[in-house]
Amino acid sequence: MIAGRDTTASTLTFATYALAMYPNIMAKLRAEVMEKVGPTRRPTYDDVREMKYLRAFINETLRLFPSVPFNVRDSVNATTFPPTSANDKPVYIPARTSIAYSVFLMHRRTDLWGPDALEFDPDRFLDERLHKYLTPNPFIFLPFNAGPRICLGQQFAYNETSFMLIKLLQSFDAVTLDEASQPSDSRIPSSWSTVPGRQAIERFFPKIHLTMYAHKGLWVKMREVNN
Ligand code: HEM
Repeated sequence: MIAGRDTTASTLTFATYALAMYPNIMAKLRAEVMEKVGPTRRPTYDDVREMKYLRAFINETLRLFPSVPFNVRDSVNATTFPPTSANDKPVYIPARTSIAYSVFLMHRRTDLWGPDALEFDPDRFLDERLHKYLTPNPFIFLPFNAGPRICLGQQFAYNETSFMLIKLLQSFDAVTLDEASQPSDSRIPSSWSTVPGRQAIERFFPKIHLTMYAHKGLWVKMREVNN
């Protein structure tokens, strides 16, 4: 059930987390939902296709919180990887070798995404940063992998995630983390507050088996809209 269920469930969990963490972004998303779909109508494929900010929000969620954070590929033939900086040498890869790589770390690299790589900002998929970083170097963004074994359900996943988020945003106008309710062994240790990077600001406990998930769930409160 990894392919079609855990990945999408985790992505929706991380998207809900982002709504709680970034109320201004949630307000912007709701405005797009109200403009394109309205307060109650069921969204269509055409609606989803036109909702650029929603797609950018989902991409930003998949960038910072990719539900498949690590992957492995095996070399068929011997090859070399180019050096990563001018002073390095190429890396020799023998034939029939497993090479593990981290999409999670790639998605957070400032040399690939710019100095604000650790910030949650959907606009990076819409403004000049898109043309500066992603368009010329599309393999920096691999939540669904790439090449012949790319995720078969990618479009389904975007539609499913979009549909769920639109219905959620039609029904609720505020999401807050409910840390008091969550199981005590899933609370963020206070020692995290001094660690560099996003670990210091994160309010949920990410864990990994094959996919990444919120340990013991994400605990939130939502305010229902009075339509
Ligand atoms: C946000 C949601 C999803 C994410 C992040 C995701 C991610 C991925 C990734 C990274 C792979 C490549 C694994 C590899 O390297 O071999 C993959 C493969 C696959 N995914 Fe998804 N996936 C998602 C949703 C779905 C859904 C909804 C379906 C089906 C309805 C699906 C079906 C598949 C299948 C069948 C493969 C295997 C493709 C192959 O090996 O040829 N995925 N997915």
